[in-house]
Amino acid sequence: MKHAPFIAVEGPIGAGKTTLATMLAGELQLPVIKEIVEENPFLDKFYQNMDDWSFQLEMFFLCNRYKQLEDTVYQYIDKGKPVISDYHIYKNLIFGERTLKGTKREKYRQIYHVLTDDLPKPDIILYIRADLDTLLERIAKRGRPFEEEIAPAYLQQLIEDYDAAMASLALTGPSTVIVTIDGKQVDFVENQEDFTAIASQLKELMK
Ligand SMILES: Nc1ncnc2c1ncn2[C@@H]1O[C@H](COP(=O)(O)OP(=O)(O)O)[C@@H](O)[C@H]1O
Ligand SMILES: Nc1nc2c(ncn2[C@H]2C[C@H](O)[C@@H](COP(=O)(O)O)O2)c(=O)[nH]1
Repeated sequence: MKHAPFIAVEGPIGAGKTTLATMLAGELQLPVIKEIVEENPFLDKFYQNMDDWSFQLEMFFLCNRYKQLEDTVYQYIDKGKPVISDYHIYKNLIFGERTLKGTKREKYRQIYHVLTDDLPKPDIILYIRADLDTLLERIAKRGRPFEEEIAPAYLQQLIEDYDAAMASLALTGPSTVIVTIDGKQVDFVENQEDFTAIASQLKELMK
């Protein structure tokens, strides 16, 4: 890779993005950018009534990620320093397309493109796939009270939306390397060899 890479870990809710990004940052001595979740004022309201709160929530995520990405560009990308993030800003579009309807969806789509089209996109995406039972188990293990409201059907739709989004990113951004990690076969938390294999593959890609 000619320049220092911008790496993103992606996957549906509870797949293990923050866990893997943190482990890899430790192993490869990289700065890590993490999603801010706990201070989000709309998430609990959203899970209680998605139709009422989706626009506020999606805009909040978009503005926060936009600011975080601007800071990441200034601190790392423009200075040629590699960095790993536990999300790709494209996830705003994945969620927005799922939770918004009608004119709000169209307006949100336009705002997303205005804000993000000229910003750098990750060079490497580590995409963690996991099935519904695994996600439900991990969300329960994490124990955030507001996530008890997450409907399995919503999660299943997101699993499918993520697969479609990664296929679309592979087509529209062929220079982005997408490494798919099959959460059924690979367990980077419980199995050290699995983690080492992912870390080694990433080191190779970063050369
Ligand atoms: N491979 C794994 N095996 C077992 N538990 C995991 C694994 N990956 C993540 N977890 C656990 O699942 C929960 C959700 O993981 P997290 O990294 O927060 O997911 P995400 O950032 O994708 O929402 C956490 O409690 C974490 O410790
Ligand atoms: N509607 C949206 N919800 C989002 C978005 N990004 C994250 N989330 C939710 C999902 C989880 O409850 C929580 C943390 O996400 P993780 O994937 O890190 O577990 O926030 C979004 O853009 N829209």
